[in-house]
Amino acid sequence: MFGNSHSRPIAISLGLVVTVLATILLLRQPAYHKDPAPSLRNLEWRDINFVHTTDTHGWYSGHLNQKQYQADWGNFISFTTHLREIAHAKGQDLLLVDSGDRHDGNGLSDATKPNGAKSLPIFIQQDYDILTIGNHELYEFENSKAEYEIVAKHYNSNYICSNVEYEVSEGVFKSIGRKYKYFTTPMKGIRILALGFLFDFRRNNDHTRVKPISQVIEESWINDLFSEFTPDKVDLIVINGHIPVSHDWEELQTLHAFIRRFYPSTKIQYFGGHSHIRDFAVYDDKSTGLQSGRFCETVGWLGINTNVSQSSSNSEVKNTFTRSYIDFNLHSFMHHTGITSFEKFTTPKGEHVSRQIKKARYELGLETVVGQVNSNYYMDYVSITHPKSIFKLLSDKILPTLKPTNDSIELSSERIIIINTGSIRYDLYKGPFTLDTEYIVSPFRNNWVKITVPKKYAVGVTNVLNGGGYILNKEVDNLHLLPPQQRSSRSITPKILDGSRNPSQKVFQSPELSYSINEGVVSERKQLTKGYVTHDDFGDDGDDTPHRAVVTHKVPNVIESTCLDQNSSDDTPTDLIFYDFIIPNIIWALHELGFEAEKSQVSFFSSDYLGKLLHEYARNDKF
Ligand SMILES: Nc1ccn([C@@H]2O[C@H](COP(=O)(O)O)[C@@H](O)[C@H]2O)c(=O)n1
Ligand SMILES: [Zn+2]
Ligand SMILES: [Zn+2]
Repeated sequence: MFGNSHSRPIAISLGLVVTVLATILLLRQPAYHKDPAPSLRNLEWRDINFVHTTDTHGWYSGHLNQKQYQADWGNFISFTTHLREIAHAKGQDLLLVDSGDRHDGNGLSDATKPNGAKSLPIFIQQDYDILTIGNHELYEFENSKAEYEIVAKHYNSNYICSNVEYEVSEGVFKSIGRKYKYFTTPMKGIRILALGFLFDFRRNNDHTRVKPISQVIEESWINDLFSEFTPDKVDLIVINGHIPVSHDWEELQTLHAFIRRFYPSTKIQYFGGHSHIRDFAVYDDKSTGLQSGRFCETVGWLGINTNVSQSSSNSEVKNTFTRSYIDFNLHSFMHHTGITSFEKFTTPKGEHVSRQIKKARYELGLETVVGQVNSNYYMDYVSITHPKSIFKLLSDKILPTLKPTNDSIELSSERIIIINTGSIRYDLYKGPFTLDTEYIVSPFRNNWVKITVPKKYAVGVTNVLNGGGYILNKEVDNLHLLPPQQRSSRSITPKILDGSRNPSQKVFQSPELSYSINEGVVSERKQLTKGYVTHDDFGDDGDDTPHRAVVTHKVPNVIESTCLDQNSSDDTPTDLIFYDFIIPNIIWALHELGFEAEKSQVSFFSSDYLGKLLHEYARNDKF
C-alpha cells in the first residue's frame, strides 16, 4: 500500500507519528531505566549516615535460590563504595558498622577447618569503621582464635569490644579488641565516642571471658573514660552491641541509663543484633537503636542530623534520626546509588571479592549435589504439624534414622529424641540438596548425648521446656535456647491473621515466590513480593522494598521424636537423647518434673549431627 502515490503523504505522516511516538516513548524509557524500581522507598541522607550489618553468619555468597537476597559480598562492597562517594560529594559522612555473628549458617563459613578459614578473608574486605563480636565467635575456641588473629587484627582500632576478653597466653586475658574509640569524622568533623558490647553470654569457651554490662558499668575504666570525655568533647556516642535493641531486652536499658548519667543530652546511637530481626527503637528524644536482620538479607541504614535543636518532642526525634532496611539485592543497591548499569556499579574490589567467593565455593564443593528434595520444608511459614514443616519432617523421618555411633552403647527399648529448634537455621527448599544446604539448614556439629530416666519423667521434658515461653532461668542459661524468631519484642503484640499488621517483620523464603530483579514496577498489592514488613518505633515505612507480609507460626523451643510403647509402665527405662548443647536445659527440666539428674549421668550417643542426618537422607534418595 505504501507504493501507492496517493497514500505516500499519509504513509509519511503516519511514519512521522510513529517515529515521534517512538521517540517520546524512548525518551521516557531512560527515565524508567534510571529508576527501575519507583516503588522502592528512597534513603534519607543526613549529616552522618551509617550502613549496618549484623548476624551475617557466613552468607557472603548471597542467597543463591532467593532472588530478593541474591547480592553477594562483592556487590555489597561496590554498593558501600558508591554510598561513601555520594556522602562525601554531599559533604556528609558515612560509616560502616557490623554487630557480630559471622560463623555458623553457611557452607562458605562452616565447611572449612578451622571454621571461617575462607569466609573471614572475604568478610574483612569490607571497610568497616566500627565492628564488634557476636556469641558465635565464642562458642568454639577456633572461632575466637580466628576472631582475635584475623578479624580484630585486621580492623585494629575499628574493632571495638568493651566486655569480652581473650586468653593471649596461659592465664593472661586481654580485651579482644579496643574497649572504645574516639574519633572525628572526615566530612562534618563529628566527634564520636564508640563502644561495643556483647549480651550477657554464658556459653563461651574457656579461653574467653564475657563481662555482663551490669558489671562493666561498675568498673573504673568506663567511669574514668566518661569522666575524661566530657559532653563538650563528644557530639555523638555510638554503642555497637550484639544485643537486641528491643525495649524488653534489659541490658541496653541499663547501659542507656548509665550513659545518660554522664551525657544527659548527647545524641546516642545504638546498633544491635542477635535476635535476627529488623528493628528500630526510640529510647529518648536523642537516642535510638537500629537492628538489621540476619544472613545478608538486610543492609541497615541510619542517618542522623547533628544540628537539630535541643528541644524535646516527637518530631525532633524524626528530624534527627532516619532509618531504612535495604533488601540485600542488586536492584535495591543500584537504586540507592542511582547507577543504572551494572558495569558502572561494580567496582574492581567488588568484582574481585565476587570472584573470590566463587572460587572458594568451587574449592569447597558447596554446589555438589547430594540428592533431591521433593518439596519446600518451612520453619515457621506453616505450623509444626503441617506436612511441609521442617520440624515435622525431622521428627517423623529424619530423627528416627539416628543411630548410636558404636554398638557398645546400651539402648533402652523406648526412646525420645529432643532437638532445640534453634539448631535449625533455615528452610529446606525443593530441588538439589547440596553440601551448602546441609550447613544452611543446620550448621552445628553438636554431639548427641543420652540419659536414661523413668518414662514418666522422659515424656514431660518437652512440655516443660516449651511451657514457660521465654524461660528466664539464668542458671541453666536457657536464654540461648530460644529460636531467634521468638525473641522479637514485636511478637508480644497479638498476631493479626491477614498479615497486614503482623507485629514482627516476616519473610517468605520460598524460591518459587521470590521476585525477579527485572520485574519492573510493582503497582498492585497482589504483585508485591512476600517478605519483611517491619513495624518499628518509627512506623511501618522502614523497608526499602514494600513487601507483602505472610502469616508465620510460633515455633516451640524444642520438638521431639518418640519411639514409645503405649502399653509399657510409667517406670520403664527410657532413653532421652538430645544435643549436648542443651544438657543444662534437660537437667533443669527433669528437676522441674521431680527427677534429679547429674551431668555425669549423661553419656555420649552419636556424632551424627542434624546436618549429616539430612545429608544422608538426601543421599539415600529418601525425600
Ligand atoms: N552449638 C550450638 C550453638 C548454637 N545453637 C543455636 O543457636 C542459637 C544462637 O544463635 P544466634 O545466631 O541467635 O546467636 C542458640 O540459641 C541455639 O539454639 C545450637 O543449636 N548449637
Ligand atoms: Zn546470630
Ligand atoms: Zn547471636
